[in-house]
Amino acid sequence: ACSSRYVLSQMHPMWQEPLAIPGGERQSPIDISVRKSMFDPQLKPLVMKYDPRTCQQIWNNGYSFLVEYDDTTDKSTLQGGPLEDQFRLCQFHFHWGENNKWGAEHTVDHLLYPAELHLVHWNADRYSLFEEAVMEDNGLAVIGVFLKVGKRHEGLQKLVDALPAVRHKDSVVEFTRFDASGLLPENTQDYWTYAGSLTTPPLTEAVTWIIMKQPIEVSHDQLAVFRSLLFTSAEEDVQKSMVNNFRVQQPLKGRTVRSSFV
Ligand SMILES: NS(=O)(=O)c1ccc(S(=O)(=O)NCc2cccs2)s1
Ligand SMILES: [Zn+2]
Repeated sequence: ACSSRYVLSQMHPMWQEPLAIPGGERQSPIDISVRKSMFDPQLKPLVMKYDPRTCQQIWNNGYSFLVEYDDTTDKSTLQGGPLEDQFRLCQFHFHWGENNKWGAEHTVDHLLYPAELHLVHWNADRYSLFEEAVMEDNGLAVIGVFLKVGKRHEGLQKLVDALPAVRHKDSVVEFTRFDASGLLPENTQDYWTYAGSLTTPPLTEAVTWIIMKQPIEVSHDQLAVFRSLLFTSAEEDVQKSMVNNFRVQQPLKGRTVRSSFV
């Protein structure tokens, strides 16, 4: 599984933005200005091939909950779109708020969504480990999907039912045969893409972001279960609800956001 070693060593207390940000020229998240984005007809269709058999576990890392995949083979991959290489899915996680008014990291013309899904992939054509790729400009590709409150999401429910088992920081539970593509919107061909960074430590500027235009719908009750998770481990005497685990928006610094649609 990816990232676990990273997060344990790199995690800072919630929201304390580290002083020295690597480079600082291409930080994430950002506001996506629809009218300032550039349609790029050369962007190819995105190709996601996720094998549910590579799904392994859910882990509360004290920041979000991660559904981690076996990324030692090319069974769950992402290619196409703005990407030159083939990337392997290593984990997905979410960011959400204390209520349904805010919680996502990216915004679209400053529109706030209540949550955002991130599917994290690393460039397995050029690197042999996630930990290597996380330090390189073209090392990672993260698909962002906005969540809006509406009808119940049947594909999400298996995940929601498993969350009480990882209520506390550092808890892990086996979680298998989960089809991550079930969390993608029907339309995956309309997206924005830009060069950015991880939105938590190590904040490295290694991410090609691919943000889906179409949100997925989840129910109020499903989102409420996210908020029942805790930032704190079972041993700590003060328990803190895991909410508002999103980063503040970062300056665009002259970057162009491209769109795959007119
Ligand atoms: N939000 S994001 O997709 O830009 C990532 C930040 C850090 C990532 S990690 O895979 O290096 N660590 C695991 C995680 C830490 C926090 C949430 S997931 S992924
Ligand atoms: Zn994230």
